[in-house]
This record gives sequence, C-alpha cells and structure tokens, in this order.
Amino acid sequence: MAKIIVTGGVPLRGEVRVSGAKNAVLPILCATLLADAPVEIGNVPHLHDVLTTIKLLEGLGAAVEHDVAGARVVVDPRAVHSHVAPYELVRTMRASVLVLGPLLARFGAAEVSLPGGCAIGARPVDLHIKALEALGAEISVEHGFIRARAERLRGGHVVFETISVGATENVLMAATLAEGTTLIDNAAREPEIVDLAECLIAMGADIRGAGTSRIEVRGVAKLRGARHAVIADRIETGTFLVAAAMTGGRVTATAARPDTLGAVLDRLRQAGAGVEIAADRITVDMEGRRPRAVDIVTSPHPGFPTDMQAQFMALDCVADGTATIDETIFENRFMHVNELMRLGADIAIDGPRATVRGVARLSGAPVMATDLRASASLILAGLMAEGETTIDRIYHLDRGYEHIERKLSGLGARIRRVG
Ligand SMILES: CC(=O)N[C@H]1[C@@H](OP(=O)(O)OP(=O)(O)OC[C@H]2O[C@@H](n3ccc(=O)[nH]c3=O)[C@H](O)[C@@H]2O)O[C@H](CO)[C@@H](O)[C@@H]1O
Ligand SMILES: C=C(OP(=O)(O)O)C(=O)O
Repeated sequence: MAKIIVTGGVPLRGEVRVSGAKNAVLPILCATLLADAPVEIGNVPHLHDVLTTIKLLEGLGAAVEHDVAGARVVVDPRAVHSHVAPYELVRTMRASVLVLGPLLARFGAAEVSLPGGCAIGARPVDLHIKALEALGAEISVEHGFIRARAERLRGGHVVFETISVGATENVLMAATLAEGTTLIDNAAREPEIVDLAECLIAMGADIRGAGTSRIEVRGVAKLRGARHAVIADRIETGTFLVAAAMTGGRVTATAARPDTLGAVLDRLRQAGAGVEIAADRITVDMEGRRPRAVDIVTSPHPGFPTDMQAQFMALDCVADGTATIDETIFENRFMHVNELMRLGADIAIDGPRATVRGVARLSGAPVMATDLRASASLILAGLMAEGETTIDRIYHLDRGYEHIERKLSGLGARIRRVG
C-alpha cells in the first residue's frame, strides 16, 4: 500500500498554487443534475472524491467529460435515468448524499444509501431529511436507503436547529426547482455554500442571501447549462500556511481567497507569523522563529473551521507554550492525537477538549492516517520531526489534497510517496 515518507527539519520556502475546493466542487458536481443542458466546471481539483462523484453521476446516466490536465469537467445530465446512489460509492464518500436534493427536485425520486458513521463522528442525515420534508417530499429510511418522492417540491420554510453545511446545500439545490419561495433559516454560511449558489445562479436559479444565515430561493421551472469555476480551497491553503509557520519558513499561497480564511489567518498572527495579503495571494512569514501556542475553538463559518483543527494541533505540538483545542462540531475528531503522540507530542484529551503542551522536538516514527485532515496533521508534524516519519493509509489524503507531496516538495520539503 502507498505510503508517504517525510524527513523533517527543513523550513518551507517559496510559492504554492492552491487548487479548487473539494468541498465546493462536490456539491457543484451534484448540482449539475438539476440542469437541462451540459454544465462546465473549471478549476476542478484532481482528487479521489471528484472521481467518485463522477462515477456516481455516470451511474445515474449522466455523460461526463473529464479533462484532468485542464482541470475541467463537463456534465451532461440529459440522459439521467437512474435515481439510485448505491452503497458501494456512498460509503467511500459521504458527500454522495448531496445527490438527494437534486434528484428529488429534477426527477421526483431519489434513493440514496445511508452514508453511515465514519472516523470523525456519527454524522447523521436527519437534518437533510427534515429540510426536504419541509418542501413536501415524502421520505422513508429503510434497508439502509433514504427513499424520497415528490410530484413537485413546493417552497417552504426550513429552520435548521443545528447549522449543517451539507443539509443547507441539499435543500438549497432542491429549492431551486420547487414551486414557490423557500426560506432557509440558520443556514450554513461557508464560502462553499456561496460558491454553490453562484453556480446555481449561473444556471438560472433565483437565490438571495447565500453566505448569510437566511437564504431565500424562488423556484424556477428549469435550470440551464452554465460555466462555473470552483472557488480556491481554503483548507488546502490553510494547511500550507500552517506548514510555513511550523517550520519557521516563508510561504506564499497563490490563486487563493484570503477573504475566506479570516479565522485561520488570525490564529497564524497570534502564533507570531507575519501575514501579508494581496488580492489572491497570502504570505506567511515565520522566518527562523518558533510559533507561540494558540488556543482553538472550532465553530461554523466564519468561526474557526473544524477542517483546520488537526493542522493547528500539529502546530501547537511544537509551539512555545500550552494550548487548548476545543472541537465543537464533530464528537470524534481527535483521531490524530494518538498518532501525534507517537511522534513525541504531549497531548491530554478531556472530552471535546485537547490540551497540547508544546515540546522542543518531535521524533520521526511510523504513523497511520485515520481521516483526511488527520493525515495532513501527520505530514505537518513529520516536517518538524527529527528523522523519518512514514505515514500509512494515505488514501484518506488523496480524497482531499491534490498532489500534496509534489506541492510540499516544491517548497523544499523532503517528502516522497512510495509503493
Ligand atoms: C463535503 C463537505 O463539504 N464536507 C464538510 C461539511 O461536512 P458535512 O456537511 O457533513 O457537515 P455538517 O455541517 O452537516 O455537520 C455539522 C454537524 O452537524 C451534524 N449533523 C449534520 C447533518 C445532519 O443531518 N444531522 C446532524 O446532526 C454533524 O454530525 C456534525 O456534528 O461540513 C463540515 C463542517 O464544516 C466539514 O468538516 C466537512 O469537511
Ligand atoms: C471531513 C471532511 O470531508 P468529508 O465531509 O468529505 O468527509 C474534510 O474535508 O475535512
């Protein structure tokens, strides 16, 4: 099985180009099902999750052209004839549940396998179901499938009791073709929601308020083909910037979206990094210095993203001082802790809080990746560890980072993939 081997001790320097966002491209690919003509998506990252989504769309009957070198995907949904998202695909990628809203709105029926639990928490889909029911869908869950039906969805008032990115996306997509107006309250405000809304608007949807906690959608009779370029990946960006800060280097992320990274950049400044922002570039400068410990509390956007928690924990492992990290979004997102401790980190967990005492040195060891961002945190720790760190089960990494070892090598890291 493939592994990544990192030899620590090199401060990262240089420029790295950010790819399109995984968490934007996946819902956008699902949204193409709503159109009555081909939709062209640009700035598509080459990720395992993208390939899985393409397989899912093809399984439904869509014709998909994937130009990997051009980072472009064209989906023609006109031949869609199946409404079933099978377990084999859904179990490898939770975001598959995002075909539920589009299939229901466009074809009046959807059968989507329940995604099931995964490493970071139980991740139920009750909010997705309740929201679609508020638009008139009849939904049952049996034999491991969500079965949804609706003659035509009608606009409704959805009030989320908890903020959910995926449920907001599912109901937003469904509402575009519903009869009448839908109000979504306590909507997620993530930049990926805004990007999805922009793509839907280009397809002819009538949406206001995406990026705020109230979204208003006026249903239209049909959506047309369109072109849309995916927003820059803020989590990938943040991961490289943390790598710069941890290693005492200086890195510029290009093709980035600084406006989506407020909370992350604030914490990097608190850690002692110089942060310079230009239109689509962010430079983090920690030249020759050790980061200071920074406390983290994850929360929905614009708060500190849970998808950056593991990376900041890696930074805190080698920082000067003691930090607390509170994970408020997922109940089991500390899977990286035991692995970081194998590298010599000093971390104590008490429920949703981890207390990290910075140590002067980490030492390389074999470690195992447990989920996507946990894998990233192990690479970051490996960049600071003495000797070699070998990371196993890197298929998690390939779900969400495009050529991470190539990009880090470009910044001077000693990192390679074997097997
Ligand atoms: C593909 C994608 O975009 N993934 C992101 C998305 O995941 P995802 O959309 O799955 O995350 P949600 O925002 O839905 O989850 C937030 C919390 O709500 C809970 N919940 C969610 C839905 C539901 O029906 N019932 C329920 O209880 C979840 O278990 C979790 O505790 O947002 C997360 C939170 O920013 C990120 O970490 C993921 O990277
Ligand atoms: C948890 C993540 O993704 P997913 O929702 O696809 O599992 C992530 O991107 O960190």
